[in-house]
Amino acid sequence: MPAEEVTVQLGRRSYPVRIGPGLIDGAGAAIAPMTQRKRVAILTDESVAGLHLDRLCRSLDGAGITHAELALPAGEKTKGWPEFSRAVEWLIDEKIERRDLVIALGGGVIGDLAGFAAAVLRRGVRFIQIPTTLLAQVDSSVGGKTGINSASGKNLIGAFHQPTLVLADIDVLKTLPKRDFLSGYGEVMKYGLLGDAKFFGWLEKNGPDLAAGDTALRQYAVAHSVQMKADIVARDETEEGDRALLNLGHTFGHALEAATGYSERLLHGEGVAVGCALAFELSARLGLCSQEEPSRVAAHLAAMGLPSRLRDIPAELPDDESLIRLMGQDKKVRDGKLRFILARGIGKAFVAEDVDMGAVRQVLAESRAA
Ligand SMILES: NC(=O)c1ccc[n+]([C@@H]2O[C@H](COP(=O)([O-])OP(=O)(O)OC[C@H]3O[C@@H](n4cnc5c(N)ncnc54)[C@H](O)[C@@H]3O)[C@@H](O)[C@H]2O)c1
Ligand SMILES: O=C(O)C(=O)C[C@@H](O)[C@H](O)[C@H](O)COP(=O)(O)O
Ligand SMILES: [Zn+2]
Repeated sequence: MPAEEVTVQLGRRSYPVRIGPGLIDGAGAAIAPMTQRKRVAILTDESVAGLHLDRLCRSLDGAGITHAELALPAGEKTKGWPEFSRAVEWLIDEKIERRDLVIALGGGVIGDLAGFAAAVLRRGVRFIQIPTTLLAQVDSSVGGKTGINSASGKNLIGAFHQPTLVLADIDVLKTLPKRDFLSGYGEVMKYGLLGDAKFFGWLEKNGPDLAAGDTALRQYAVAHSVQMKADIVARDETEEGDRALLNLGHTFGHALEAATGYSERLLHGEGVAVGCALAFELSARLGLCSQEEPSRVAAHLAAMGLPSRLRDIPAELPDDESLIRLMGQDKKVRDGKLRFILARGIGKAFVAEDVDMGAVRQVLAESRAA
């Protein structure tokens, strides 16, 4: 199966996203023309290092590129100040210069942290994303949102810093645990819900085979998702308008992640899945769409084995007022007021102001009830 390429069109900062099998083996050849000094620093996590780092190092060796590697602990807790400052100090110790390259090899945690480290190191060095989870391939490696979490909320510390190249090697998804694959699927489904009803229908038909490992279906889903994200980012790089659509499900999802301590109790894509279901429930309650739409979303999530209600989260959650307080740190808040991504139907999302918080409370209460 040949690789595909999507370009994120941002003028002088445009970059290609390559999607296909075997791309890590070809990484050295792809990167060599981009470095004068032939020196890179690789940030990864301990699990990914054990599975895929050797292959990347061999490919870089073959292209005459010297490399240093740092593997951070796997998991969302790494995306905070302690591991971030460790990574930046390490890059400084390794004497990574302005014209060198930082490579993020891993999922969204490593991509977000390494991208932010590259953004601030010597006031900005270039970086390459080699995403190894479904979530990172379809979403976090593209678009330049980088950063870390604060105890008060997700991604509250960060910068927009676009990568120079993204290599999404579909083969690496074969080693991804099922739960992490499904978490990434939450973001894949989000694209259908926010702007492409036909793609959502395709997912309803093909989602189970995609999860079972069909490589051709996976490549199609990744390329389609990346193209949708690239189009939105090209229109609105820094989220003044349309880009907020990519936040469908995140006002709820991020609050739930903070409420569960950024832990294994709720992965990011699981929070997005519940958040999308809640956003559709809220849309129906506000009379924006019929009840059939949220029912269809919830049915698909259940068919895929993803959570859709608060009661599906295997953890005690704080009360509704605490969740609403956590939502108050959302980056879409304007003049102290929450904005939500709601929908007039599947594929018809929009940014909503002045949402009735009584309706939000009712939706949260219903989603908790057995
Ligand atoms: N910047 C953005 O636009 C953006 C978009 C979406 C999500 N995010 C962020 O991404 C993060 C979630 O990313 P994630 O789901 O990739 O989590 P992750 O990076 O924690 O990876 C999930 C798990 O999979 C393991 N793993 C990674 N690749 C593997 C592979 N090929 N085989 C086996 N195991 C592998 C990791 O070690 C980890 O344990 C969140 O912090 C979220 O906020 C950012
Ligand atoms: O790229 C975007 O824009 C997104 O909103 C994609 C989201 O899936 C992602 O989780 C993002 O990090 C959330 O952004 P935030 O600004 O709400 O932290
Ligand atoms: Zn997300």
